[in-house]
Amino acid sequence: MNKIEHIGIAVANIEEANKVYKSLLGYEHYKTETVEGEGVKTSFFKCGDSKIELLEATNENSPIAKFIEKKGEGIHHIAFAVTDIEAEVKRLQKEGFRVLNETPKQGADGKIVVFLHPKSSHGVLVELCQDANINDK
Ligand SMILES: CC[C@@H](C(=O)O)C(=O)SCCNC(=O)CCNC(=O)[C@H](O)C(C)(C)COP(=O)(O)OP(=O)(O)OC[C@H]1O[C@@H](n2cnc3c(N)ncnc32)[C@H](O)[C@@H]1OP(=O)(O)O
Ligand SMILES: [Co+2]
Repeated sequence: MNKIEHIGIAVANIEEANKVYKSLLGYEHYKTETVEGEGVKTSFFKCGDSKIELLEATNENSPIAKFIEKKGEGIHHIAFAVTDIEAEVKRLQKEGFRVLNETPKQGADGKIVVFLHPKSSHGVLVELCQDANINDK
């Protein structure tokens, strides 16, 4: 794992959360992006070499809608940057982690992503991220 790529925060209203995180960080978000496959609208703030990803549900079956219903708003996942996502998946499976999608799927902000079940990492949903263009080779 190279670094924390982003921290995902589940929010009920992304416009309201944008205002709060702009006040907190002292600057504007740099993009919004909807990823329909995940049922989320995202907003990204840079934070040093890492990012904050705000996530609002786009439908009632979204993992974000379910999370907020059960636990309320708050930290939803930690995403780690990796160079070779398929090798990391194999390594983590050997280590006993429960991989939720063996085949990387389209994420936001130019990434492909894999998730690990929170029950295999002490209650924390883990996301692995690789730059999508690396796969174009
Ligand atoms: C924008 C794209 C991408 C990016 O590029 O950054 C994203 O970040 S997308 C983010 C949204 N997508 C995902 O979260 C995909 C991965 N998540 C899942 O597959 C599911 O949400 C899940 C983790 C498998 C849970 O789904 P499910 O089992 O259907 O939900 P339950 O509500 O029944 O939960 C079971 C169990 O797990 C606990 N839980 C659920 N989510 C989390 C979480 N984020 N962090 C910690 N714990 C979580 C939940 O509380 C239940 O626990 P118990 O009640 O103790 O059984
Ligand atoms: Co994420």
